[in-house]
Amino acid sequence: MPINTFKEDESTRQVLKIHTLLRLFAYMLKYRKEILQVLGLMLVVIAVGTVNPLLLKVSIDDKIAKGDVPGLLGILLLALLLNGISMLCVRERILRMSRVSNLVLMEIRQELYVHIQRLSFNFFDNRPVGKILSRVIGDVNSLKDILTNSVVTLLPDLATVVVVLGVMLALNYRLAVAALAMLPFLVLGMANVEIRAHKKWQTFRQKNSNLSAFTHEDFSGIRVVQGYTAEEKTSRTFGVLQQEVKDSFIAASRLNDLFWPMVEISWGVGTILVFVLGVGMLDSGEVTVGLLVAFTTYIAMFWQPIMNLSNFYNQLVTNLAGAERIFEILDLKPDLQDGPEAEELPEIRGEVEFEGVDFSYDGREQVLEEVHFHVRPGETVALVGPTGAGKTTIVNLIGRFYDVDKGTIRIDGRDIRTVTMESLRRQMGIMTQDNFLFSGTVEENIRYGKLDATREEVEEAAKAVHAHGFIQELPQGYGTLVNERGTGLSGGQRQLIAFARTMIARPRLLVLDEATSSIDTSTERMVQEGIARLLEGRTAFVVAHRLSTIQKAHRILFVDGKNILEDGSHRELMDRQGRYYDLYMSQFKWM
Ligand SMILES: Nc1ncnc2c1ncn2[C@@H]1O[C@H](COP(=O)(O)OP(=O)(O)OP(=O)(O)O)[C@@H](O)[C@H]1O
Repeated sequence: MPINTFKEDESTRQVLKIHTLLRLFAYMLKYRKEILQVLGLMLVVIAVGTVNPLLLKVSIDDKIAKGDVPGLLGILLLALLLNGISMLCVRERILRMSRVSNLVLMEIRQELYVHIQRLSFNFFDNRPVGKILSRVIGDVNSLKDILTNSVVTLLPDLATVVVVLGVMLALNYRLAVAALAMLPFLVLGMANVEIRAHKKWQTFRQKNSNLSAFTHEDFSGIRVVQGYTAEEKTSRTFGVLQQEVKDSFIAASRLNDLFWPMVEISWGVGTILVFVLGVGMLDSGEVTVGLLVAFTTYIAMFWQPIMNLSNFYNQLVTNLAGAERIFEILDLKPDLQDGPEAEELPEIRGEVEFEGVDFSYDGREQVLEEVHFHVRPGETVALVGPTGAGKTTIVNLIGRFYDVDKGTIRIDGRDIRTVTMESLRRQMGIMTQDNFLFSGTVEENIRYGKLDATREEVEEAAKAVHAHGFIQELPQGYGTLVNERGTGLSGGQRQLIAFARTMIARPRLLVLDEATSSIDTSTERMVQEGIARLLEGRTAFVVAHRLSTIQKAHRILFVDGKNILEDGSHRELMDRQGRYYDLYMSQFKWM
C-alpha cells in the first residue's frame, strides 16, 4: 500500500454487506444464553402490549356498555398488574442487553488490538497511527447500537409485527389490508435510500479517520509545532478536516433523514384508510365501536415496530462502514509469519552472517544489494556510513522485522526464516534512537525488559549501566512517574533507563541505534559506560555515531551504495585511507 497520510482517504475494500453483518452477529452467538433471556423478557413485554387493546375492547363493549363496574375494576387491576410486570421486564432487558453488547465490543476490540500488534512493520510504515486508533476506538464504538438493537429491536419488533398482523387479520382482514396498504412502497423507498447512503457513510468514516490521524500527528509533534509557531497553520488544517467531516456527515445523513417521513406518511395513510373504511363498516354493523378503537391501537402497535425497524436499518446503513473497516484489518495477514516448520531458536551464541542479501522496502527501490558479512560471537560491530545508506535497515533485517528479497541471514548457522520470530526476538535487545518510555514509573519501564523481574534485579540492571545513581536522586526514585515522551528526564537519562531495560533482558544479541543527540559531558560519560557494559560478552551491532563507540568496536562496517564498502577495525580502516578515513577526518577530528 502506498504511504497514506491524513490528506488522503483510505481506500476501503468492497465486500457484500450481508457478509459483514453475519460476521458481526456471529460474535453474539457466544452469548446466546443471555440473548435468549433478553428475548424471553421481551416476549412478556410484547404479550402485555398485545393484550392491552383487547382489554380496552372488552372494557368498552362488555363492561362500560353494560354498566358492569366491578367487572371494569377487575380489568383495570389486571391491566395494572400486567403492565407493572412488563415494566420490570423492560428494565431487566436493558441491563442484560447492555452487558452483552459491551462484552461483544470488548471482544472485537481486543481481537483487533492483538491482531494489529502482530502485524509487520510494513503495516505501520504506511499508515498514520491516528488512523489505526480511529479503527480501534471509533469504528468499534460505532457498532454498539447495531449490536444492541439487533437483539432489542430486530427480533422482538419483527415478532411484534407478525403477531399484531395476525391479530389484525383475525379481527378484520379488510381493515388490516387497508392499514398496510403503503408497506410495499415503504420497503422500495428504503432500499433505494440505503444503496445511495452506504457509500456516503463510508466517506464519513474515512474523513473521521483523517481528522484523527492529523490530531494524533499534531499533538505528537507539538514541540515542533510550537517551536515553529505553526499553531495557526495547524489550526487551519484542523478546521478544514473538521469541515470535511461535517460535510460528509450532512451529505450522508440527509439521505437517512428520508427514513422518518417515509414511515410516518405510510403510517398516516394507513390510519386514514382504516377510519374511512371502518366508519362505513360501523353503519353496516360489520364492526363495533370497541373493535374500531382497538384496531386503531393495533395500527400504532404495528407501525411503531416498523418505525423501530427502519431506525435499526438506518443505524445499519450508518455504521456498517465501521464494521467493514474493522474486518478489513482483521483479515490482513502479517507479511511475516512463522513457517509451518519453524523451530525454537536455541540460546544464541552470537554468530551472524549475511549472505548475498538484497532488500527493498517497496519492491522497486533497492536499499541493499548483495550484502555479505560474517560476525563472530561476542564481536561489537559498528555500522557507519552516510545518512540513508542502509545501516538501520541492516539491523532491522537481523531482527526479521522485514524479510530479505534475496539471500540469507543466519544466526549461529540457522536461516532466521526457519526459527520462530518469538524465539529470535526474545533473545535480542533492540534499542532504537527514540528510547521510547511508556507512561508509568521508572521501575516499570525497566521491568519491561523482563516482566517478572524483582526489584533487586531492576536495581542491579540499573547499577550495571550506571543509571542507579541518577534514578535515586529523582523525586520518587524508582517510583518516579514518567510518560511516553519521558517528560521530566533529560535525553541522556532516558537513554540510561532504556539501557537498564535492555540490560535486564540479558539479550544474547544486541542491536543499538545510537542516539545522535548531544548530552552534557557527565551524562555522556555515564552513557558511554552504560553502552560499554551493555556490549560486554555479547554480539552487538551498533549504528554508531559516537567516536568512542566506533573506536572501541571490534569491527567497523562502512555502509554505502547499497553495500558494505569497507570492513575492518578502526586502525585497519584508517590505514586503508578509504571512505571511512574520509568520513572520520571530516566528521570526527574535532570531537
Ligand atoms: N520504512 C521504510 N519504507 C521505505 N523506505 C525506507 C524505510 N525506511 C528506510 N527507507 C529508505 O531506505 C534507505 C536506507 O534507510 P536507513 O534508515 O537504513 O538508513 P541509515 O543508514 O540508517 O540512515 P541514518 O543514518 O540517517 O539513520 C533510505 O533511502 C530510506 O529512505
